[in-house]
Amino acid sequence: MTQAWAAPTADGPVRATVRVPGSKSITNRALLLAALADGPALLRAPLRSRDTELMAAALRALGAEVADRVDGGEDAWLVTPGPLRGPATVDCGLAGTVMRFVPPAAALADGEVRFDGDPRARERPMGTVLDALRALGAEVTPAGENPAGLPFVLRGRGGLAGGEVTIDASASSQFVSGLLLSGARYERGLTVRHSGPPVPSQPHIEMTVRMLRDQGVVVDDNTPDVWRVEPGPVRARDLTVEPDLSNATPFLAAAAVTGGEVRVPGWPERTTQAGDAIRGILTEMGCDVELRGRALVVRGPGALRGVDVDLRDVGELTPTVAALAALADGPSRLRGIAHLRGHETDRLAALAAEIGGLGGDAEETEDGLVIRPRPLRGGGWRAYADHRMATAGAIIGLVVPGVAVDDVASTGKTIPDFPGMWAAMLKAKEIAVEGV
Ligand SMILES: O=C(O)C1=C[C@@H](OP(=O)(O)O)[C@@H](O)[C@H](O)C1
Ligand SMILES: C=C(OP(=O)(O)O)C(=O)O
Repeated sequence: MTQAWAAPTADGPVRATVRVPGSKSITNRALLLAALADGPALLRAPLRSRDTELMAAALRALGAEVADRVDGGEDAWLVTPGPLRGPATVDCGLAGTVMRFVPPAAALADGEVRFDGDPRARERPMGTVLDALRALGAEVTPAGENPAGLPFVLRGRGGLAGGEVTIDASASSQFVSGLLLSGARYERGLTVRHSGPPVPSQPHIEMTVRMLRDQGVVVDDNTPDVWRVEPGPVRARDLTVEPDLSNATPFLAAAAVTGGEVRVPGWPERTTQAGDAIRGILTEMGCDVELRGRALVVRGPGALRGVDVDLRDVGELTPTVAALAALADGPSRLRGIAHLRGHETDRLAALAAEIGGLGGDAEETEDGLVIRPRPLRGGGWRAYADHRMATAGAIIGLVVPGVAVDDVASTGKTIPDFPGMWAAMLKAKEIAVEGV
């Protein structure tokens, strides 16, 4: 058992400029599309973290080349597609983007591809993807105890008929994104219909559609809950990855809870990243939020207000918003996020337990959390191998002395050196913190 991380307490208002690493969602889509494309492409400023290294490794295992490059002084990946082939083994880790995006591409490979991941990944919802691939002509066999999830074996025949499939994507938008990303390479293209309760994380599907179109794929998303991808080539395209706006939120929260000021440079004026919604949420909680040039500047108030907010589109932000809510001066209600029970951990149960463990009051509802602020005390904060649970503990630790996060290394899923960046932010007082 590694030692718990003593979350540092801020000795005053946090003032820092924090440069955050690239977007996980953009990096992993771009890597996959590059591997399916008609020529090599350069991916500049990619996120290099566990989730994206796992995606790169998966694509290499399937026959693509993903090589390190420096382009104009900037870190890059050069992706050279090759014929997709097995036998191959894909480790999904705990990455939803790997477990939901790679199998539809592996169905194009010639040969057997085995998929597995972390223990918790075996519990994450996956059956919808496997059933959809079977309906589209792929052979998928369970290889463990779970007939509807990891581990499993996909026997590729070098192509897939494709066509039309109806799925229930209410548990994850990634079911839709994963199928669409590979759909243009299926013989008949792909039509995905959703039938069931609302699909969460819609902006993530919009990101998928935008990135496909940017690579020359024809996508029709005019009918709600129906997406049509025409068969055809995926054009190779160089790309510079935007900073990860969801990963920026713990740093912005540091300004919010300490009455400080944090700037994140490189904030895109327009983006498909769901994390952009943090601007509205922080404003509602009483922060001063301003896009100044290409930097987002957040100034924290004397006291944070509670919020009533539907996070269905931006479930990723829940741990940050819950941490803020636990430190506000009035109650908050976070709604529309029942699907978070299938994330890295059951995030609703985890947040309720950990906030409660510090003396707070966070109650699970059918589709979210009600958080009533109470004075908090120091104590253990379990991360449950969830990067965003760990960063939520760090936020609370800024103003509650003695918070100890049991697995801060879990932040490596999407941030290469979170403890280092956090320490540098606290030391900074105006000095830039560079994410690696
Ligand atoms: O497609 C993506 O890049 C993601 C989609 C969302 O998943 P869900 O729809 O499962 O919430 C989001 O929470 C996840 O962090 C990343
Ligand atoms: C839900 C998340 O990740 P994943 O891509 O593994 O689903 C997340 O990063 O908040």
